[in-house]
Amino acid sequence: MDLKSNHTAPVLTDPAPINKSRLGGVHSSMLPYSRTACSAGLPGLLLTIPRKKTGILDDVRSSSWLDAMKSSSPPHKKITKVFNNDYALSDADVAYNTWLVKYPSAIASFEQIADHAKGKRIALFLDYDGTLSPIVDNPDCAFMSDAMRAVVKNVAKYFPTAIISGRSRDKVYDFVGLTELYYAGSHGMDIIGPVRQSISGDHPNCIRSTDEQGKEVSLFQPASEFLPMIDKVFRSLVEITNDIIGAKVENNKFCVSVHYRNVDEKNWNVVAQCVDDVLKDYPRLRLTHGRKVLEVRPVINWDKGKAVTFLLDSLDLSKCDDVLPIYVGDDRTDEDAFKVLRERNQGYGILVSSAPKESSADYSLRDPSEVMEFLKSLVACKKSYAL
Ligand SMILES: O=P(O)(O)OC[C@H]1O[C@H](O[C@H]2O[C@H](CO)[C@@H](O)[C@H](O)[C@H]2O)[C@H](O)[C@@H](O)[C@@H]1O
Repeated sequence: MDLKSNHTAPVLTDPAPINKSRLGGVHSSMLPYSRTACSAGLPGLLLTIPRKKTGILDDVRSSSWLDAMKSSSPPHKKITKVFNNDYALSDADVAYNTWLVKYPSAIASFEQIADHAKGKRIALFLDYDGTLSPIVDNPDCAFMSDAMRAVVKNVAKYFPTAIISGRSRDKVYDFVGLTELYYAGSHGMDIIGPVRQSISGDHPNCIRSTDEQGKEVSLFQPASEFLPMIDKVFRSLVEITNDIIGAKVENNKFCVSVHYRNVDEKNWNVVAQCVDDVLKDYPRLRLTHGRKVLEVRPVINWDKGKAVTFLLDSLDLSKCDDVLPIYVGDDRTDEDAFKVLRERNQGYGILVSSAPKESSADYSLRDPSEVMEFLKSLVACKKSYAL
């Protein structure tokens, strides 16, 4: 698809027919398909896609998909200047402050959190992009600051800590570079955790392995059979989006990200159309979206929430009343983890957002710098024996 030439393809000049005929209508890949066709042969991991037009697939493929793409990252904050050096609250500030009533700042509420954590064992789960590192235009340059690295290293001395990311596990490890953490890549579909006998028995895809330091670990890859398919889809997506200026396809091992952050907004529909065109041949893959990114992933019943449960099990922290899991994340995929904590009625979900968003989290933090402050407070509190 050549977007560089001065063509008049209807896809660019008039997005409406595309919305109606392909993305908004019942696309072949949206049609209900048989369980057999979707069966990944993984007991308990089959995800049933609803027959009705609801859920994640429709989220991206319905007529509102473009709106969803537009709203997938918070807008920049506007400050209204009044006169002299006085500033008034903008509408965005007012909306944010109202939202804070429902999702109080985890910093402002720290005493309350610490009170509840007293005598409990905290387990920390941290998302990477937008949580530990600021969102940047080039996904390959989403570096974590040395200051943040030092804080995460310190926090891991006191509490078991895991990174749960949509990135491939190797890539997120390269960014974080701390051996003292547990890592779950590909939205939890690639986990390295501690060895626990019963877990190996419970999960057929969990094997024992050794990490780079020679330490025995358990490796859990519930979507391993999708690897060749994901590779193929990655290559097709690279090819089909090759001429869309700014589009970037990232191989996250068990899932693929198609970034449109740097694509001219008038071409976002073309990006979605390309992804849709490729996916129609893959009924066992589904589409979700994050912050200016479309994410292709296997249809299995596994997500960041399941990864949290898995890691708590692996850490032998699952059936204890004295455990307080805290999950900090900024993205839609983190909502699965917030929901799990809510369902367990245990621990806290903390949403990182500088703009109001509906969430299953309990608290909020504005940005990675506030995440750093919160983590520092946890350590300070632990050191002073207040936790
Ligand atoms: O689960 P996460 O660790 O939050 O990963 C989610 C996606 O994060 C990355 O993309 C996002 O961050 C980029 C760098 O700041 C930004 O350019 C992009 O627009 C964001 O969507 C990562 O590149 C994706 O592969 C992850 O799925």
